[in-house]
Amino acid sequence: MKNVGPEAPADATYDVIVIGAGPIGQNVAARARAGGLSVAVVERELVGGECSYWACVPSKAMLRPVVAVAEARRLDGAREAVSGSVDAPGVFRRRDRYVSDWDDSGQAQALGDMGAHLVRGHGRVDGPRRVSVATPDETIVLLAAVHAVVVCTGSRAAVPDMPGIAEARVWTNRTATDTSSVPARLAIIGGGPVGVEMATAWQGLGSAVTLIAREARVLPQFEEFAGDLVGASLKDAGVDVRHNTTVTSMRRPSPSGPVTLLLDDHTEVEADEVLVAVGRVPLTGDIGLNTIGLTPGSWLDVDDTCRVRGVEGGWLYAAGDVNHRALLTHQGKYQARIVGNAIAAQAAGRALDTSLWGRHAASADIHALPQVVFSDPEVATVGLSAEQARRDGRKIRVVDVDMSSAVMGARLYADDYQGQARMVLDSATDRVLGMTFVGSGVTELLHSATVAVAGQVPVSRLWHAVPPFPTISEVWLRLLETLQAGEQE
Ligand SMILES: Cc1cc2nc3c(=O)[nH]c(=O)nc-3n(C[C@H](O)[C@H](O)[C@H](O)COP(=O)(O)OP(=O)(O)OC[C@H]3O[C@@H](n4cnc5c(N)ncnc54)[C@H](O)[C@@H]3O)c2cc1C
Ligand SMILES: NC(=O)c1ccc[n+]([C@@H]2O[C@H](COP(=O)([O-])OP(=O)(O)OC[C@H]3O[C@@H](n4cnc5c(N)ncnc54)[C@H](O)[C@@H]3O)[C@@H](O)[C@H]2O)c1
Repeated sequence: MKNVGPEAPADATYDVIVIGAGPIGQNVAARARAGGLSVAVVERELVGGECSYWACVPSKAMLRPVVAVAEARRLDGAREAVSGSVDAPGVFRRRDRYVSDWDDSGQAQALGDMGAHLVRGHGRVDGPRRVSVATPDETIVLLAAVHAVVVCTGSRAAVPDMPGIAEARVWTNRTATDTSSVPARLAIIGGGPVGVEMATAWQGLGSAVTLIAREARVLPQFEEFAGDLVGASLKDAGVDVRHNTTVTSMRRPSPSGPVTLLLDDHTEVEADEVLVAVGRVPLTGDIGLNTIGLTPGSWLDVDDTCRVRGVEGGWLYAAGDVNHRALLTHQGKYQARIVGNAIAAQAAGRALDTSLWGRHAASADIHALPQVVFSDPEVATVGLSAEQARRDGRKIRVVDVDMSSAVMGARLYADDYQGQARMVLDSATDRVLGMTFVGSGVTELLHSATVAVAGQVPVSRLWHAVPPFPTISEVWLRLLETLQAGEQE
């Protein structure tokens, strides 16, 4: 946990002060340093943040062996080679390797190597352009004399207030990704990406999982067929999926005994552990927002350059989860590049380009947001779903392709391939507004769709983008053919 990097300046004054060294804070620092600015980064826990140690990285390290085994079991000839169950200790060792045993010295060193000054401690805004840092030994004050303070403090798991929850000692994403023993029965509350990915992982590791989803299908924020296919597959894997219900109370009468959950349909679920996966809350409750007239505990409201609205002088920025534009690492890092570039441009006296798709506007947050859920089958989506586009009042055409029958590459990828793709087109411009793929192996397909959406590629040009045979990418051709057949009817 030692500090690395350049010596602190004697007057503690920097061009840019970043609070929070998750992936987003690290990227803001990198862009600001690339722009020639001096940077201090304040981190109270591990450099690398939630993503590196308790979210994206460990969860994907745990999921991959589980999904690889499930995929092998779906291939004639390979199935016979998979005789046993997933080796949970081996999976935990793999995860521990990817999180460097929760040691951040490598990432701290990388900050130092880029010339940023790492300050270990809890950071709080302390009036305009000032940040106080409570270190283990003292409180120090850092000044961003001319330029900016960037809040990148991220989020933590929301834990609902309900009777018995304190005694139940529920798991959050932290426990779900750093535990090295497999509970015999795991109840998961919430059918969003965390609930679905962790149900996939822990069922595969040997737990009997019950997934309690409030809506009619899991992954309710995506196209309906995504939730239908993933929900059916979870059930096939043995997960007990309960829909349209939630937990009203829980009790764990003995600290070493089981937990009983009472559901609002008056049924009960008994489990050995309970994971709460019902969304996130911003880490802004104790970062001094009151000293500049903002509300502690709120998401930070920003413009397209990620500058916080309502702060006199425009010196405060917020990027990543904390601004609630997109709770995804890659998208927060995109915001970080925009923030860092904007601060560096202003420091050099250059004008900002904040027009749509301009260098200093996070336009993709709104128009081309990509996300992958690493379930089995995978869900990969970018831009608008059909429902979102209709809600926006757009006139659209929707093209669907059943990947289980129409795409030779998919059929070769897995026997009895289950998958579907949807393209949402703007009727007026014939440009792609959104794409969703569900199926094995679709995650690596997503960037083709992201390029089409962000690049506003018209359908007439997509015909010239030829997918190799026999790959899953041939789904693009099937989508175009289906569209054309519909036009000729
Ligand atoms: C289980 C799970 C799986 C996920 N999987 C994916 C995925 O596969 N892909 C994806 O794109 N996204 C995924 N996400 C979302 C992703 O983790 C977040 O979007 C990402 O971590 C946000 O990065 P951040 O830098 O904004 O915040 P964080 O990663 O939370 O980092 C914030 C940092 O700020 C520090 N901090 C907070 N307050 C202070 C303070 N006052 N002073 C000093 N330091 C402070 C924290 O200690 C932390 O290090 C997942 C989330 C979860 C929960
Ligand atoms: N692969 C990825 O990209 C990935 C993976 C995991 C998480 N994440 C991100 O992290 C964030 C958090 O994910 P999440 O799944 O915790 O949140 P979420 O908000 O996406 O989903 C939570 C789900 O829980 C439900 N819910 C809320 N309160 C409930 C209650 N009391 N009882 C039952 N259900 C309830 C919600 O209706 C929702 O369906 C998301 O923004 C997500 O995109 C991304």
